[in-house]
Amino acid sequence: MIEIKDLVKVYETKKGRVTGVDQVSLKVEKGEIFGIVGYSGAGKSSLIRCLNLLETPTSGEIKIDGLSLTSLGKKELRQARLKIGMIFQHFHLVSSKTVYENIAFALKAAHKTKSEIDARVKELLDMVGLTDKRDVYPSQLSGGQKQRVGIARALANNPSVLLCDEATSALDPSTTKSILSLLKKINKELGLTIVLITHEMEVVKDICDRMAVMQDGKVIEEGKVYDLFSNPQQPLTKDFINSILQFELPEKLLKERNGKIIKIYFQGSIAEESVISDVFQQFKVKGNILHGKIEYIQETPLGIFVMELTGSPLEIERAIHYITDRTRNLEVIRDAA
Ligand SMILES: Nc1ncnc2c1ncn2[C@@H]1O[C@H](COP(=O)(O)OP(=O)(O)OP(=O)(O)O)[C@@H](O)[C@H]1O
Repeated sequence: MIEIKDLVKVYETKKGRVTGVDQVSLKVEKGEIFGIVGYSGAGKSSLIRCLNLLETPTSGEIKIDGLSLTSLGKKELRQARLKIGMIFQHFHLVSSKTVYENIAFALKAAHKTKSEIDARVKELLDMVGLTDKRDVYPSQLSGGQKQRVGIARALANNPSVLLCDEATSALDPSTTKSILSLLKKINKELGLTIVLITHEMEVVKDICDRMAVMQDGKVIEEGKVYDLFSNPQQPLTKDFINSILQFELPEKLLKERNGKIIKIYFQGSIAEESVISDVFQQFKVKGNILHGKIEYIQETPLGIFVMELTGSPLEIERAIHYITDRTRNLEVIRDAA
């Protein structure tokens, strides 16, 4: 488990003090995949780099599996870091070393013998699907293959935590998918805790269990990915969710409508129920679907529909009450004109 308490990172620059991380407290459970999202400058990199003390926090505490990293001496910290793997957006492979040597490097740092290193590199290459690339140089690999080497190197010393710093941001969508499924696989098979930072909501939607949203160095919202997708509270979280669910309706379309426009979220099994057709049977309202889709967030459906309701104000109110009762999540986007 990772426990971050009141973490602050302030940079002293020529122009003054810049706060990268501002009083962040978070808990990441063992075996969880936790995503941190935010726009550029929100403090994601500062936070993740503080987790393995690549950046020294200005104040606050970081505990991993009960061990307080912020109170360790240099030697103990070096030892503790072996249990925290990290992968990077631009892979950070050594170009003059082969795939084997890049991975072996991490094992040498842990004082493993030659035969232990040979056996472990073989195992790792098998795990990331690169057995046939053992003796090639990074320049001969695709971006996805380079990241696989990065993952193998990060896992070399059997860490309990893997930190991913924009690990798929330099990759195309289909390579991103394959790297994300590899991360999911190792999370399941090894019970590895994964913390990833990204500006891509797609990544969070695909593999994270829980997430936090950062703005100006602070965590402004956190929770289960499904809950944040289906019921975001903060405007910035709504922005991120909208960017992926693409639910901005053209202003012109809204202007042309006279009825009441509502947005309904159908969560989990409700997405498969016939709420809308029940409404039309029970109330004297007409409905016009303006937009609709069902997203699957880690196999759980989330239906989102935007509808225009027309009819008498009383019947519309009754229909809205009914839908709210059944779905628990209805937003009036625009009242009747
Ligand atoms: N080494 C540094 N020296 C001075 N200021 C820094 C340093 N690193 C980050 N900052 C500042 O801290 C704030 C948070 O930056 P950080 O890189 O952590 O954000 P981010 O969300 O990761 O953004 P990006 O995705 O662009 O890296 C920004 O204002 C940034 O300018």
